[in-house]
Amino acid sequence: MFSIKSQVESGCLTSVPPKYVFDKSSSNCISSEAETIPTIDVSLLTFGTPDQRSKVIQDIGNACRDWGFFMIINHGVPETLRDEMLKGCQNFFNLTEEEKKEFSGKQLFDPISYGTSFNTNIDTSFFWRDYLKVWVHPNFRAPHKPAGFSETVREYSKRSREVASELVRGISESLGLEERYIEKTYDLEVGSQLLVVNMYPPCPEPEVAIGLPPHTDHGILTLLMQNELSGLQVMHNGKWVPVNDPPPNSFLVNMGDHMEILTNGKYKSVVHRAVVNNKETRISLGTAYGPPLDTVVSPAPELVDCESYGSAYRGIKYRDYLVLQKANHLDSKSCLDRVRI
Ligand SMILES: O=C(O)CCC(=O)C(=O)O
Ligand SMILES: [Fe+2]
Repeated sequence: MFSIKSQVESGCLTSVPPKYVFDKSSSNCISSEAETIPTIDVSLLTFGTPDQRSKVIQDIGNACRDWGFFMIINHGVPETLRDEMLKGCQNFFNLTEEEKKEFSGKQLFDPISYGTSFNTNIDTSFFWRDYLKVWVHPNFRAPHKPAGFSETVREYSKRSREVASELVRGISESLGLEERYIEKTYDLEVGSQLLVVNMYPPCPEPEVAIGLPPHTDHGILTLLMQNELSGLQVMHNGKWVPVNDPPPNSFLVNMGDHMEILTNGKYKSVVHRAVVNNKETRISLGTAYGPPLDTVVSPAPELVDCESYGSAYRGIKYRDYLVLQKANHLDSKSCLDRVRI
């Protein structure tokens, strides 16, 4: 496996190698309207007056229904921690290939895995991306190099988990359910948390390659943050909406496939992709929050309208869903389609 970072740094790539050419022709319509993803002040969930809290829950519900993607501000994760985390990730990728090899995962559920593209055994074209994946909950693991990185990952994971839990409570209420309904029903306290660090080196011909192809995330929700470079695009009303200039120290939140399953399609997971640029390395950090690996997730009975449609998805163990996603091409919503009734 050759990381794309080492190929770019070798200095001999003046064009995109054929293996990395990605056909975007089937869906490449970029929105020309000035559409903006909603921004939500989540401090109002905890510190707002009852009226402010109900308003913010309503805003969360609308954002989940209309976009499936929103930005959050005032979430309580300090900017210094976020900067330290980005620096630590950069330093991890700056280790030599020899040093990083120790972390290259062999199996899907290895606690730490460093690699490139998505699944190089089956990818028909490779993605312009190296990654580090770490399972940080319920059992915490992190690379022991570079120095201090593991402690930063621990603190970041803990603080971002608090944000995700608060959001899940708000989302539960926005569905007309009791605040703790989702976390109790799907055992989220001991749920899984997967940190995915994506690094996209500069690409000589950004228009012919892709960082991550159109896909949805597998978990219940994902919290995403990035360095100062944009590249994320979100599918909205059939067009790609670029996410440029998010507010400082904001997170992006997106609904994952398991939110779509448990809400019986009321909140949909959203197709998104990462494009690359020819200037600088972009880093993004996604944290996927899900149930414990052995929990079977099926639509919440309270959200199934038996008289008209019934359950729209069959129940599936989170673990089996992850296996299914990894064994198939990362492609739009194809994995979710397999559990649709
Ligand atoms: O790099 C990005 O902005 C998107 C990352 C992403 O979609 C993912 O890690 O699942
Ligand atoms: Fe994603």
